[in-house]
Amino acid sequence: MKYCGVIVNNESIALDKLFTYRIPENLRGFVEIGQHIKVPFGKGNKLKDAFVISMFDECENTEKLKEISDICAREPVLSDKNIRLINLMRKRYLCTYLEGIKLFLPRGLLKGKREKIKLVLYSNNELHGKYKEEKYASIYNTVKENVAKYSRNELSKEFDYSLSSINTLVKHGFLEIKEQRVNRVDERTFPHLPKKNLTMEQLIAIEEIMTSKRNEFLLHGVTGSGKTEIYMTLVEKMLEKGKQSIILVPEIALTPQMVERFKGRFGKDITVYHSKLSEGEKFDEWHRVKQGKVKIAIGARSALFLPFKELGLIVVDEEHESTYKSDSDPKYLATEIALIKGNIENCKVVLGSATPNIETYYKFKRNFWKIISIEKRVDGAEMPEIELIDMRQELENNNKSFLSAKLYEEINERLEKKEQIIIFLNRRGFSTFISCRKCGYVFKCSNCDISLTYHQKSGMLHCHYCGYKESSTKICPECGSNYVKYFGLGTEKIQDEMEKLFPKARILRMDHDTTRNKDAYENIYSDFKNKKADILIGTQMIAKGLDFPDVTLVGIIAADLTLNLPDFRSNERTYQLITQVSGRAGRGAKEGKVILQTYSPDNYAILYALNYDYHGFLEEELKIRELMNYPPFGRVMMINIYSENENMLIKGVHEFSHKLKAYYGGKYNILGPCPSHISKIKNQFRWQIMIKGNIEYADAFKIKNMVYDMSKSTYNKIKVGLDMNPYNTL
Ligand SMILES: Nc1ncnc2c1ncn2[C@@H]1O[C@H](COP(=O)(O)OP(=O)(O)OP(=O)(O)O)[C@@H](O)[C@H]1O
Ligand SMILES: [Zn+2]
Ligand SMILES: [Zn+2]
Repeated sequence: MKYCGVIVNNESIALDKLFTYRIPENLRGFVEIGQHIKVPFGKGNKLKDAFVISMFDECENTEKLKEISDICAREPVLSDKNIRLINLMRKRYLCTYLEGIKLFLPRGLLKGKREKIKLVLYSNNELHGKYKEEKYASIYNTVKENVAKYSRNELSKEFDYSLSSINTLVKHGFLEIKEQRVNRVDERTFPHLPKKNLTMEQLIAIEEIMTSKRNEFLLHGVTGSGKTEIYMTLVEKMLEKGKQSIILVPEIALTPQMVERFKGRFGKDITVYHSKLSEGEKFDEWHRVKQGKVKIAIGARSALFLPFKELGLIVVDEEHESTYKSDSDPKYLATEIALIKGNIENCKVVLGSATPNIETYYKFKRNFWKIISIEKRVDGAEMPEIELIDMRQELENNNKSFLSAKLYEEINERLEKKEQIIIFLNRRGFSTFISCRKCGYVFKCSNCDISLTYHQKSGMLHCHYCGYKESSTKICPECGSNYVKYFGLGTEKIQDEMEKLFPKARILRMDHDTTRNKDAYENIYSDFKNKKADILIGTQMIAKGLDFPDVTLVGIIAADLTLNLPDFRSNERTYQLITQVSGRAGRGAKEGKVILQTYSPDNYAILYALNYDYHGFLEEELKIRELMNYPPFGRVMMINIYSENENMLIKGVHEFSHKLKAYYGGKYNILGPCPSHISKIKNQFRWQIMIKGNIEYADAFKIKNMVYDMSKSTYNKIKVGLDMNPYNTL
């Protein structure tokens, strides 16, 4: 082929298109789709990294075309299938090509040693990138036989050699210093875990997945139903076929447990891929996968993009978790990508959860895809009883503590019996909604049925969906009391208080503050697992997936905090959270119990959760979603608009919204503009516009261009961001 279309490594939106280059004679036959190459770009013809996306023999206006300069490595870094997926993402999530490409490549690939670029036919297959090399020493005996090999560190540690004596040894040929490439890979091993005898339900699920012609499965199994054992057997079956598997976990806090189970069962050839890895480690792991040395990947959503060649299985564990939605561009949803990838790569996709995402469940029903239900825990363990405590009543009884009398009593009882306890605090609710502590009344917007947010700056209550405002008050409009308060209670404070209340208890805490350190998750996990603590206090991190057989009591401090976030998913989140946290109790031989403290004991999400009634909740929630035209019945597109200049922003955003409404107001429901829930971040003021309806991709694309044109017309003084199907509307 004589020409190729390339994407240049440049972030600018204006460059989000294919540029055509001529392939010089001496490189013909060597260029391939998906290769990492160098091209001269712009006025100065500076060499830039680029990626080959298409190739062709016919082309118009060829006189002006520049030639590509070099191929960085013969082996393509992107496959055809990757490029197909990137194209789909560009349409679905309104991202640029480059943003899509970067998902598939470790950052280190574009870094590392820059060899002098010259026009050569690379015969080597080595990929460009940030490798790590370390000096090591080979030791020879008097007849020049190699007897041992040491790294520099080992050498000085073992023999206490000084630098000059090392040099002397080198001179006489007893020691040779060479550079060797090393892998920054965590090769830790774990004690072997034998296979379990599978239950009938597990066997049926596996059979169904392996024999079905279809690729997509929703595994709806109650907490503690042994879903992981199903995943492991599926992985094993894939290994037998010579295929690889990706296991996604929603939260880094869950990786130690997953890794322990998988490495314990399958040994090596596993990569653990998540955000806490350094750039170099990521590059090495990616490289290991690329070379076909890895059979199983366990990791965060980014693990979806690892370059496996024969992918057999993708598991998305706890598929309902909002962490599967990316919060930076492309703002993709990993469960969605998993399903699309399953289609492109023809591999099995298993979405597992005790509380499937409403949209996922609806999608499976609508498409007649397979939903596999497991309604019983393994070994006949019972679901723990959930006891609801009305915290308004506690206040009546003059208990001002965050612990109800009942929870206090239950904790003491478990401590005496030497059983373990989990205390869960809903961090996401740690915000600024307003409610009455006497009657539980929550201030809501009359147009949207979404709780109002207190804006400190204006002193007003805002609806950040439609822009409605009212002045704040200290008097409750429902009961007339003056107990109106906004919430705020952190895990640290809870730990302090609990240490005072239960001075003999050993207490651990897992939250953002205690897990800054890379190994912290693992340490806290194994300390609690090995019963080095009695109580584990935590946030969302400990809410799902964790399997501690000796936990018999779970206390939920304020179940309803998520209810009050201005988000149409808040009831769903509450239902899921309660079910998931409750699911941590009674997983072993001993019966479990849950104390659920709330100010909204009548809320339907809470009531359905009390009875583990997923289907009841689903039905009720779908009715509301349909009525309000929220997903899965319509799409939501969020336009976020920011600027340091507030006046300019307000003016710009209103002008833009007028234009938008003139074009699309008849077709879609356009809400706003209004200030974002968090109205200023890092000196940027933030506004938003929400579009609801059956938004067509073609329209979304046009709207995207309108939005970027608007930004361009202000010389980027107004910045914009787009989010299809937003999970975070703050
Ligand atoms: N067939 C089996 N026989 C005995 N024990 C089993 C079997 N399958 C699973 N288990 C054990 O049951 C416990 C719960 O399993 P697992 O953690 O996989 O549940 P889960 O369905 O993923 O729950 P959650 O939704 O809460 O994450 C684990 O300790 C697991 O080792
Ligand atoms: Zn009140
Ligand atoms: Zn509103």
